[in-house]
Amino acid sequence: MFILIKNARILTLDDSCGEIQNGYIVIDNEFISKIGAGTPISGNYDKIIDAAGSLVMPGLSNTHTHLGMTLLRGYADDMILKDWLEKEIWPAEAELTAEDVYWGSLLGCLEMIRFGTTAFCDMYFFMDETAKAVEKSGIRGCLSYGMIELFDEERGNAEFIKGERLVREWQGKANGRITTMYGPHAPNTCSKEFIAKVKKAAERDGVGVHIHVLETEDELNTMKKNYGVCSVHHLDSVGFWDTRLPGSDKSSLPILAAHSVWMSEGDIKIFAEKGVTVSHNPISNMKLASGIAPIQKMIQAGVLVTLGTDGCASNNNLNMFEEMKTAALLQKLDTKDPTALPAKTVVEMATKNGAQVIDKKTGVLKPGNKADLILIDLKKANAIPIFDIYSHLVYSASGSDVKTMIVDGKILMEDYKILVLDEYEVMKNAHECAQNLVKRVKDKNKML
Ligand SMILES: O=c1[nH]cnc2c1ncn2[C@@H]1O[C@H](CO)[C@@H](O)[C@H]1O
Ligand SMILES: [Zn+2]
Repeated sequence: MFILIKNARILTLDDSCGEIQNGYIVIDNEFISKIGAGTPISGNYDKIIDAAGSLVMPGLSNTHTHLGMTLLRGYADDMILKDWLEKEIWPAEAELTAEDVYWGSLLGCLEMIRFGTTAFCDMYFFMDETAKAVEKSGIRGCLSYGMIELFDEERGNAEFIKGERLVREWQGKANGRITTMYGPHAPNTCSKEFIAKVKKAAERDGVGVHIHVLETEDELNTMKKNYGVCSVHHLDSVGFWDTRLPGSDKSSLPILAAHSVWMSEGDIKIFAEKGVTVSHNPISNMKLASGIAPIQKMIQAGVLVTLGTDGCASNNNLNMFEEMKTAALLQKLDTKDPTALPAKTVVEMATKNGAQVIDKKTGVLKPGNKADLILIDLKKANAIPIFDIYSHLVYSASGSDVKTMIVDGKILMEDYKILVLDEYEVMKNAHECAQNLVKRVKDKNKML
């Protein structure tokens, strides 16, 4: 497809170009071939999108999700993380089927398209199903199988094989829209020996690693009690944060640390030195009362910080606009400094920073990059007036202002109409799967 977007206000996120008040973008198959001010010379376009009254910007990147969990939206609220996981979520997940994860993932993809998220990093089970959902929905996904070893070598071996198989079967599929990572669940659910083995496999296969780190104070205390050091230092002792291709620069293989709430100055220094990327999940951290991640300090220390929603059971949606606003407000309140985490920084976290761990050719609109972009409706009451576009995006815009989405040069939603999925079918099947799942869990509980 050869697409022209014209009459657009463009936020490129490219430092050398910035904002274009009235311009155009030419898309040639999956790539952006031209961006400029004014009107382009005519061409043989298959499709012309008139973007008058809209903002064109890179799509958002959600760097920490558990998409199959979308079916558990609102399943167990208002609990502390340990009880929430052990008493409610894990027993429900034990009843999940591949079909559940397929429809849950597709529902998640649908919601992300509606709310402007073009790419995400996921960690879950039945990942073939999530991969199929990504393939079908047209968005970009960096997938990992969540390996929960529980300090049991036999279980660890079986989990490792599943993690490895996902990487081998799906890396680079769907024209490169699907990439993979290894996903050891967390330092308090996987042994350091297991994580060291994962590091080696990631280096061998040339893929990154996605892991939960220091999400709760309970994790910090347990690690200190069991090993005398926190999770970051514990894994540093096996060189985990230094996972990279031999001879290449420190960020050659992304290590994606979700949450990273209970970080000390020393931990932050390790992340900065080793090039670890943080996925900040403020809403999940607030909802589970896990704590407030020291994002301002991490950014000042040079850590690459991205944004994620976490799963739908702890958020309870996949709306990155809510995540952006919450991230900004929470840092200001925590540091008692309203200049902390300004709007532009937050938009960068949700776009170009996230793109660094998913696909470096996305996240910024410029020729040669992939055409992953969204159109935001500015003909809305909440968009008048706009003095600063970053301020609008973080503090006033909402996910439902996203009207059009293009990923990999393909139009997934146009003028609020989803083109790639039968929206009604996805919602109906996901709803049925959720109802049946809850019924199975209830029946099982009765038998116990
Ligand atoms: O916030 C969280 N902290 C820890 N684990 C989580 C969180 N959200 C979801 N999971 C769990 O991580 C596994 C992924 O494969 C799943 O068991 C999921 O329920
Ligand atoms: Zn998580």
